[in-house]
This record gives sequence, C-alpha cells and structure tokens, in this order.
Amino acid sequence: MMSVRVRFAPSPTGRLHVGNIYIALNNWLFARQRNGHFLLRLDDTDTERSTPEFAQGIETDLRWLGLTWDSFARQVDRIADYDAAADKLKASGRLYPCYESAEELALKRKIHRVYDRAALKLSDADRARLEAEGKRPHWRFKLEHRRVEWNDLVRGAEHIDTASQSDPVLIRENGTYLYTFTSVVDDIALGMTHIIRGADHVTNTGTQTQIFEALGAKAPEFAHLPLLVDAAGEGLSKRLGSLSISDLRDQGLEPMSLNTYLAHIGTGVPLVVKPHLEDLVKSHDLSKFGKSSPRFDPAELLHLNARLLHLLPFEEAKTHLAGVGLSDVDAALWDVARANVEKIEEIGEWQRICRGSIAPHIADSAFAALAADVLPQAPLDEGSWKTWTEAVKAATGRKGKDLFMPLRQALTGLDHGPEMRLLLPLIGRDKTLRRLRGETA
Ligand SMILES: Nc1ncnc2c1ncn2[C@@H]1O[C@H](COP(=O)(O)OP(=O)(O)OP(=O)(O)O)[C@@H](O)[C@H]1O
Repeated sequence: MMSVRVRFAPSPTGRLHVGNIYIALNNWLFARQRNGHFLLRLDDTDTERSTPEFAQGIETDLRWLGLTWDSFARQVDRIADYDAAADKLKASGRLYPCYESAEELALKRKIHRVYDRAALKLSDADRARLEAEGKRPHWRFKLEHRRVEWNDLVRGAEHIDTASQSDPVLIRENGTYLYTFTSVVDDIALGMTHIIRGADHVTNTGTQTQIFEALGAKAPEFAHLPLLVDAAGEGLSKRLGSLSISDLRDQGLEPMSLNTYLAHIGTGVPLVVKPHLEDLVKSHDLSKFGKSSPRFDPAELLHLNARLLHLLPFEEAKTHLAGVGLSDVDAALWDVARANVEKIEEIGEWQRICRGSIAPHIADSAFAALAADVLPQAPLDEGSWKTWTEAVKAATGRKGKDLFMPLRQALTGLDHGPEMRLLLPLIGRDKTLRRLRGETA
C-alpha cells in the first residue's frame, strides 16, 4: 500500500486559532497512526499579508503542541513549478485569458450567476487589440460541466456539480496565482495521498479534482472536517485573532489538554483525559466526526486542563513546572496540591503556603493560642492533624467547622484547599506555630 502523505497548509497571515489546529492535529494523528508523512506547507504567496513573524508563530505553536513535521515547504519557493503547470494548462486549452474588468464582471453577475465564458469567444485579433490597449489578462480554468463525486472520509458520499460554478480564476492580472491552483500543483508535486481540511473547502473540491486531472494526476482522497465556532457560535478568523493558540499558551494551559479537547470535539465520543499524543494516535478515527460545527468552549478546556493535571505524575509534571518557574516544587507538594489547581502556575500558591511565607488569617487569637499549646511535637505526619484536632476539641470544646476552619485559615490564609491532614506535615511545626501567633511565616 502507498504510504500516507498529508499536509497542514496555513497561510502565515495571522496567528493560528483553534480551528486551524483542529485541522493540523487531525492531519498529524492520521499520518502518525499510519506511519505516514506530515508536511508543513506555508501558503505564503499572498506577500502583502504574509509575514515572517506569523510564519514563525505557526512553527512555535505546532512545536508547543508536539505536532512536529517530517518536511517543510513554502509556496514562494515553488513559483517555477506553478509557471510550468500553468503553461501546461494553457497549452491544453484549459486555462484561457479573460480581459473583463471588475466592473464589467459585477454587471455580468447581475444577469448570470455563473461567468458566461465570453472570453472564450475572443479571436486572436480581439485579444491582440485588447493587449494593445494595455489590458492584461487574468486566466480562468475551463471546467468540465459535470458531477464530481467523492467519498469524503468525514462527510461520506459527496458531490459538486461544476455546471453550477463559474470557471475559476487561477491567475490574476498581475500574474500571481490563486490558492485553488497552487495548492493542487503542490499536492501533486509533494505526493499528497489525503487532503484533510476544513469544510470551507468543500466547494473547491469539484474544481480542484478537475485541475488534478487536467494536470495528469488523480485527485487524492478528501476529508472535510466541520468548522469550529466559538462558545457564542461565531466563526473564527486568523485575521481577527480569535481563540489564538498563543493566547491559550500564555494563559498557562497544557498543550495536551488542548490536543485532547480538539481531538474530541465534533466526535460525539465521551471526553476522556489523554496525557500523551500516542494515546490520541491510537483512538483517532476521522469517520467519528460529524458535519455540524462544534463549539469550542474555553470553560470546558479549562476543566479538562484541571483533570489532566490531577492525573499527571510528578516525573512528567517536572518539566511543565520548570516552564512556569516552579522548578523547586517537589513530589510531596505536587501530590498534595495538584488536585486543587486548574492551571499549573497555581501550584505556586501552594508552594508559597507550604514552603514560603504567608500572612495568616486569625479571627480568634485566644483560640489560636490554645491550639498552639496542644500542637504535637515534630516531625508532623499525616496522622498529626487528627491527634491535634482532637486535642484542640478537648481544650476548647469546639467541633466541626468551628474547629477546622479557623485552623485552616490560620495555617493557609485561605478557606479552601487540599486536606489539612496532608498540608500540615508540609507546612511543618515551626511555621504552624508562628502562623497561629499571627506572624507572617
Ligand atoms: N473555524 C475553523 N474550523 C476548522 N478548520 C478551519 C477553521 N478555519 C480555518 N480552518 C482550516 O484551517 C486550515 C488553514 O487555513 P487558513 O490558513 O486559510 O486559515 P483561515 O483561518 O481560514 O485563514 P484566514 O482567517 O486568514 O482566512 C484550512 O484547512 C482551513 O479549512
């Protein structure tokens, strides 16, 4: 069997958003599951809007998520190939020059929805006259008017009737190529076997299939994933910077929670925490995705992030902790605090409470003093809390919340957090005594 080759082909015209990564991830998982090849291709022929900073940002985002690529291409390096392919289509009569201005085309559109192919009727003399007047042609691809059918790996049996479409412009008046064309030339040259992309490209599929064939190639298999929308149901755009990957990274989310969430939404399969990309590779299945637009809900992502941290063993958490400046957190603290955070940086607060210094919250200093008197001797362990609170109860007559809450507040400055039985040994006897006296310790 031919080995699988897929690509992610963003234009470096903005910061990648979660919809773009939905596509990148699905391509990557599809390739990895089949020992295939994943190409990163920058569609950067729009030189006005493409920038090196956005190109760099794409690489940074993909690396952060672990979506590494096997090869890399840029469309600006491949113009000679486009020229050669265009010459071939011109020679076979599939690309024809048109001279209508934008105004003329707008007028025509009021009468016919589809371009009337008037330019095909021009004689050599007509064209020579137009050129002599200084007109430069744009070039249209002559569609075969027929039904193009394909078995979409996401959407099932699909078809487009190209008779209802205008012959697409593939080369602009200034000689630059349109995406519809360059993408096909690349997909042929770089040997793509499957094209996995967003549903915004379904309508291009008829035209592109015919361009593949006109260039002597067979169209690859297609998979069109639904377009993600935000929690309010609005579409996403690189240009607007909505739900960008760099923002989510800056917010301190784990790359694997984003990968897991994106591999899940739109599938209808229950959301299960997957700590490693390999786990997602195993369960990946394009046929599980539906057609309707999934909502990307940041609240759901945050919840998943918390669940992922709760399951993350210390050995794996270490590098993440170092990444947020918390390399001094140890296994004991991690194991106690991880169930109480949504983002890894919040571990810093528990590090400060257990290992650094805080201002305690003492509501009743007489009670705190009595409690200090009966604190067990060092070293404190997981049994010490029970021994201590029983002694405090005997000394003060307090019980339940009236007993536990003032102690928690005195020791942590907070009224919530991990079990006190686990926190007490981490805080230690000295700090506990000082905090009970109201000292910052
Ligand atoms: N909201 C979305 N959901 C899923 N896929 C999307 C979404 N938006 C874009 N894509 C896909 O992302 C890939 C990269 O596309 P592209 O670089 O054109 O991004 P874009 O967000 O559409 O760009 P722009 O906003 O600059 O027009 C394409 O496969 C496209 O179908």
